[in-house]
Amino acid sequence: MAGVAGRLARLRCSGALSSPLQVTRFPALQLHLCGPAMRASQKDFENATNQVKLLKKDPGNEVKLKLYALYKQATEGPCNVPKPGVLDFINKAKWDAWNALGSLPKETARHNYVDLVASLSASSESSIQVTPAADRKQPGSDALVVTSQDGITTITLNRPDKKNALTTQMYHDIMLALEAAGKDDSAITVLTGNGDYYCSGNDLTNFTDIPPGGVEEKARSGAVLLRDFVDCFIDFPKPLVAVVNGPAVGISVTILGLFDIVYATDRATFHTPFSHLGQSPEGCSSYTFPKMMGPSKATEMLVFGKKLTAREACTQGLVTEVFPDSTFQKEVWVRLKAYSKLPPNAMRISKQVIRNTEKEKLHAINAEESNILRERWLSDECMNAVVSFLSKKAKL
Ligand SMILES: CCCC/C=C/CC(=O)SCCNC(=O)CCNC(=O)[C@H](O)C(C)(C)COP(=O)(O)OP(=O)(O)OC[C@H]1O[C@@H](n2cnc3c(N)ncnc32)[C@H](O)[C@@H]1OP(=O)(O)O
Repeated sequence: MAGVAGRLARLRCSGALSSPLQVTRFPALQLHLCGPAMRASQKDFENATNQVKLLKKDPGNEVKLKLYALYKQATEGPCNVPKPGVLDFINKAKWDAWNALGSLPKETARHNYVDLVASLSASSESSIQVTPAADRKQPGSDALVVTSQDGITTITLNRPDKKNALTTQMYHDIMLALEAAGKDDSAITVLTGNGDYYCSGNDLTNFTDIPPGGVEEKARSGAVLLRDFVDCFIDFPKPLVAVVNGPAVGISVTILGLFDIVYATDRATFHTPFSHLGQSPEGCSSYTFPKMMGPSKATEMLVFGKKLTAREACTQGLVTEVFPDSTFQKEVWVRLKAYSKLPPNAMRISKQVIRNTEKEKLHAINAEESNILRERWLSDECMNAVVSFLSKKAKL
């Protein structure tokens, strides 16, 4: 664990790459008053440092770095600490942001910080005041878009620049969206992705947001989140369709075994590189994959990380039907619109007849997989893989 702890210390970020609250956890949080003439703007600055803790929406890494740099400049002046090593990438990103402010006067940095926080607070307020269509509670960030039309509720992963990698916030938002979709008046629910990827799986930067309880607490809460997330798919009461618009990785592949239909473009691939990442299968795939494709094909995917083409995945029973990429969207949506006109209660009851016999077993498997992963996340193998990816040394 010593090696892991050392790497985590480097990975650990007090704001630049983690939750909005952590913006406030930079070391020099206490302000030093600059004298009577500066009191008004100093007060604004103090208010702004408090306001930043209340932001409802994660402002993103770029903005967090700006906030960090302006805070340091405002409180300590120009960057005066040695440049961190290249592998200490998080502290280096923070150092770069601070150093980029050059000799910007403290007072200007303070004003810029106050302005930036004000603009973030305003956009955070306006995003929660929007009245959602069809009484739906909107997700907490733009990374998930939920729409309802023609009897279909569509949940779209919307982080195309990050290949729709799933942040912690997105897991929570997907759970809320599924809960609402399960109760709304649509007949069918669809999960899909925006951009060239369906989903690149768990966002590996989730691992850098270490809570005060340390890595053990992080692994524990991650396992609870994973179990709750997968439980929502096990329990989803009406037909659930994956419209796989591009490559799929990790948890976005494993949970496909819990969907009722999986339509894929011929550009899609299906990749579960758990051993490469020092991890183990989740999403009930340790049960659903061997059941659908036999233990040896499941082992090739889940243990050896074999990437399947859409056609191979269809042959193995993971995908229902593959469509040419050029006509994928059109063909799939025509099909789904026709299905959504079928009597919704009959569809729901038929799904439950098909799925309910396995529910209890699936919940037990999900709990077991989540527990095992909790241990894996604390392993050197896993931590090395995450560090390699985040330091841009490794890709799948
Ligand atoms: C609490 C529940 C936990 C459940 C656990 C689940 C387990 C899993 O899901 S394991 C799978 C984890 N996923 C990965 O390991 C994928 C990592 N990503 C890659 O290997 C590659 O990015 C790619 C093969 C998916 C795509 O490569 P490509 O060259 O086409 O694009 P990139 O330039 O690499 O990506 C663009 C952009 O997106 C960022 N990104 C992509 N995937 C992830 C990810 N999973 N986590 C974090 N960030 C990701 C990538 O870093 C790039 O960002 P920048 O533009 O800022 O460099």
